Amino acid sequence: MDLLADLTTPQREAVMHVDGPMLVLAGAGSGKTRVITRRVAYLLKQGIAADNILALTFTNKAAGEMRERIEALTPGARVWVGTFHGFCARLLRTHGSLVGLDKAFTIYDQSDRLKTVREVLDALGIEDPPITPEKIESAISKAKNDLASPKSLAFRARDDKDRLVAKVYAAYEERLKGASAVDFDDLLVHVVSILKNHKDVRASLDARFRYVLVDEYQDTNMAQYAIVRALSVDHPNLCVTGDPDQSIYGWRGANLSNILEFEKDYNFVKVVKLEHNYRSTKNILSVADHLIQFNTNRKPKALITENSRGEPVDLTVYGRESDEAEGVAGRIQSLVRDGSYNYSDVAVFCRITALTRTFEQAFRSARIPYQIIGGVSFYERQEVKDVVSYLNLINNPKDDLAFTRVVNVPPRGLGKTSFEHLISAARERGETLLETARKAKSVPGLKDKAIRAFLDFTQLYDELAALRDDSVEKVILQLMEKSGYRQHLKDEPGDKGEDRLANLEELITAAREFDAEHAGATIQEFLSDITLASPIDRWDQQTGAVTLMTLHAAKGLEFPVVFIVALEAGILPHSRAFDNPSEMEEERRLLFVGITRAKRELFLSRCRIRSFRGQQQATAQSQFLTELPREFMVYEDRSGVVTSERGWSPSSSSSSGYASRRPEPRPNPTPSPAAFRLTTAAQLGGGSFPTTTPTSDLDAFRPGASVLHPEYGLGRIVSVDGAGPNRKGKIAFTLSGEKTFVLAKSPLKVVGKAGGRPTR
Ligand SMILES: Nc1ncnc2c1ncn2[C@@H]1O[C@H](COP(=O)(O)OP(=O)(O)OP(=O)(O)O)[C@@H](O)[C@H]1O
Ligand SMILES: [Mg+2]
Repeated sequence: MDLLADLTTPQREAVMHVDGPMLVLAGAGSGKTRVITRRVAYLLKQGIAADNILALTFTNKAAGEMRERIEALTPGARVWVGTFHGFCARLLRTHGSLVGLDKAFTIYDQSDRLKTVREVLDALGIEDPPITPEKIESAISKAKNDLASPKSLAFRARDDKDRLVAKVYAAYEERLKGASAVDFDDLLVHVVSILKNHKDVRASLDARFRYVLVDEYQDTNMAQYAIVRALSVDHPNLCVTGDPDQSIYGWRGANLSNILEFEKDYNFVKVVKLEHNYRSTKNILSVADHLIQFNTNRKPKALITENSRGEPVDLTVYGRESDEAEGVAGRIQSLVRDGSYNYSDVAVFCRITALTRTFEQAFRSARIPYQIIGGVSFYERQEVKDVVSYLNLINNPKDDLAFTRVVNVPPRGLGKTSFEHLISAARERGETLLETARKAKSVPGLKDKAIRAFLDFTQLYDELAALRDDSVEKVILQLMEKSGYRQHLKDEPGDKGEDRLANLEELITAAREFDAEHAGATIQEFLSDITLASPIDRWDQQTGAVTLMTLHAAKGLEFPVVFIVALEAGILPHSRAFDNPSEMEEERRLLFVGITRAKRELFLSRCRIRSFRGQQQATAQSQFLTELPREFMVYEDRSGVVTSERGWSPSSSSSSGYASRRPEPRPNPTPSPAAFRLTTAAQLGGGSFPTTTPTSDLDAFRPGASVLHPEYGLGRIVSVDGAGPNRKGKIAFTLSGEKTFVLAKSPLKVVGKAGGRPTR
């Protein structure tokens, strides 16, 4: 195949650039990933050894796809393609001893980290920490990504909370060291410190990975930056691609300046700009372009496409969240029924995973096949975690966390007290829990039954550890038998045990596939593979199912049809970002990423009423909706509520600049009788909100009554004060807090009586 035939001139220029640093700065869908893949193949064609090339991507999924494409372009080439974390895990297997790691180190995932933080708090005797363990955990993670040590954190601490984080951080590090474990961030941090402190190692890796390529460079953090930098000193043949408008991992420490300052970091940088988008229709791109221009902190960049104009972007407002989910399901069905698309052409994106549940329900009842990316990942399921913990302990006997997880699984009659005795003896003696368990007889306070249980467990452990060098599949099968875990699940009442066994079957299949692909591979490699797996890795676009995923997970992907749902203030933008302009810009970029995934059709939606913590609440629309250009869109309100909400009014849709709606077979646009209905302004006598309320209507404003405001949404009257035209009301809005109005001059409408619910 001609590697260059279907590339544009600037793309070709980037692919054919061999030596020296290069920055491919380009918009969404302009072929950045295509350039990276082709460039790897091109380098190989130039006679550069596969060994000398390192390609780093953001997910294993992306890495896998790239590997496949490289394999198709240049069969047989085994290039290092992977994520930063995967790359670092592999490096540490060879060089880990330089940072004091055992060969058989364990990688802690998110839940292991949190558990460790909790244990540390416990051990430090902190019962009621002023910040949650989750927040401490993420502060530690942030510190690591910024390459800050516990000491420097303590030094910088400004209040008690900071000091607590620093203290927990230090103890957390001790614990990981004792267990010969690393967390995800350590994978990067350890490699950074090896590259920094061992000049010979750095130089040899720099020479080995002579050609480094990084996709999605805009989302690299400090540690990742340092790694790439250190590998490109003697051989600065570094090619990075990125789009600052798609930087969406700031909350995880990604540093936009890595890409913005690339030209300052390296000499003689070749900069290639790709300005054409090959993915989306003109309408979709115009909407994306308008939106992103609201970000002030950006360099202007045009998005151009030769693609057709396509269908207008659709914006629909629904009543309740279930109406939205059903509406989306209905749309998907008509798109598929038309014969225009398959289910697998369609993706539904939302800001947070919690929102997927409603859509799952709607898809199930509409019999739409779907797959969910995110939520509880497969490897976090209890039974999978149990078996994996056994494997971790077999691989690394110092892994106290794994010991804790499995010593009483299945139940061996060990109580909390016995376990506490074991822990304090182990701490006192400076031993691992497994070592101390072997000497259970000498542990003060243990009853005979507990001693027996610990000794039985260590015997089981030795039997299992003896199998260490067998295939991973065999080890798993044996451990399930010998530990009695399989029987334990079989004995579980109901279907639960069977479901769990089915999950374990899936784990066994994964192990079998791993054994087949990696002859002679160790348990450790399998463990590192599955621990670093992200939910998206298990996703398969070819399964004939609709994909349901978060906006973050959608990065880099593309779909013919995209739905972005729940475009409401507090969801997207996330309420966390409200007070922070730079976070608001990141939220806008997140929507931009979502929009630019769509190739042919884009549907945006929101609902007016959403249940939140069990309560029905009125929503306010996402401010981003007001930033979208109407001439490329069609709008429909299916909620049955008429408001003058910032001009998104259905009655004026044709005259307010919207494109005209295409004729489309659609379900009855009026809400079903079961659908939630607010008392509409129309029912109250007007086609839309009046700007003032007639004095004669003021009686309706009583404390406790529900009111609707065109901008603030639904609220409840807290108190009223005064009389006649000066009468004031204090309203508590569900989403905007308390506000006071001179009632006669306000555009408020009473939608529910005092003491009643705002429903009818
Ligand atoms: N020269 C080209 N001719 C035709 N199609 C192209 C060309 N370049 C890229 N494409 C197609 O355009 C789409 C987008 O390309 P690609 O995914 O590489 O863009 P990207 O810049 O990496 O996008 P993102 O910013 O979303 O990661 C893909 O379907 C790709 O196959
Ligand atoms: Mg890409």
